[in-house]
Amino acid sequence: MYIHNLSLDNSVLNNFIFEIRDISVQNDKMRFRRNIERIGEILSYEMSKTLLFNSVNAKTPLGSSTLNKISDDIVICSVLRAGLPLHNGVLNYFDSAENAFISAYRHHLNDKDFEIVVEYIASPKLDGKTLLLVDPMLATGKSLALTYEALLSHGTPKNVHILSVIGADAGVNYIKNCFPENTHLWIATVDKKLNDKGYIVPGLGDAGDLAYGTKLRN
Ligand SMILES: O=P(O)(O)OC[C@H]1O[C@H](OP(=O)(O)OP(=O)(O)O)[C@H](O)[C@@H]1O
Ligand SMILES: O=c1cc[nH]c(=O)[nH]1
Ligand SMILES: [Mg+2]
Repeated sequence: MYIHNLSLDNSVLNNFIFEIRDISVQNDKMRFRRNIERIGEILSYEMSKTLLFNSVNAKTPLGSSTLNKISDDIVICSVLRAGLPLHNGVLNYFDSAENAFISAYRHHLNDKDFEIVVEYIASPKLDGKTLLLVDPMLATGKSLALTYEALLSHGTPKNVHILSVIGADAGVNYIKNCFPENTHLWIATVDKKLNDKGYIVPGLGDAGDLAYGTKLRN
């Protein structure tokens, strides 16, 4: 797996990461969703440099210009529900992409232990396409691993790019063995720790709750 940790270089991305983490800003839900969306746009831009391009001719009112346009067939698949604002950001840049949605939630067995339940998939055929798997939080890595496994029932993509916002070292290491070797991970930043409830530390808290409000525990 190729890992691209975008915060290793300073850029405006750092400002958006500050705002989604900091408790003085992150509780403004509209701003939180928009910041996740903006990060999706930045991840998309960086990822787009590795796509396939072919040469096309653009006719301007004054002449013509030969340039390269993306030729990959892109499917954006987000993991419900926290993946939705990130999905919007990615879709802002790949306007003609197909879209897929998959659900994954933590079913709690007791205070500490949980299993991931994947219940809902709405996806086009994936054979030969470039799959962008989109989820802002990569904690234990189990949601991403299980959603990818479930998506394979809809075909085998040519390439997989995972787009995420905050990861934990453990989750990044875990997913390395669950995806094809040529998979790329584009991630805004990676933290060192997970707590005993599987939350990223320092992380940001619960991305789904910050974007959409609290939900009853499953
Ligand atoms: O790497 P993992 O340990 O699997 O955790 C990451 C998952 O947790 C979050 O979803 P959550 O289960 O909170 O659901 P939600 O989007 O409904 O809040 C997040 O969006 C990931 O899907
Ligand atoms: O830290 C975490 C882990 C899982 N899901 C979140 O929203 N945050
Ligand atoms: Mg959540």
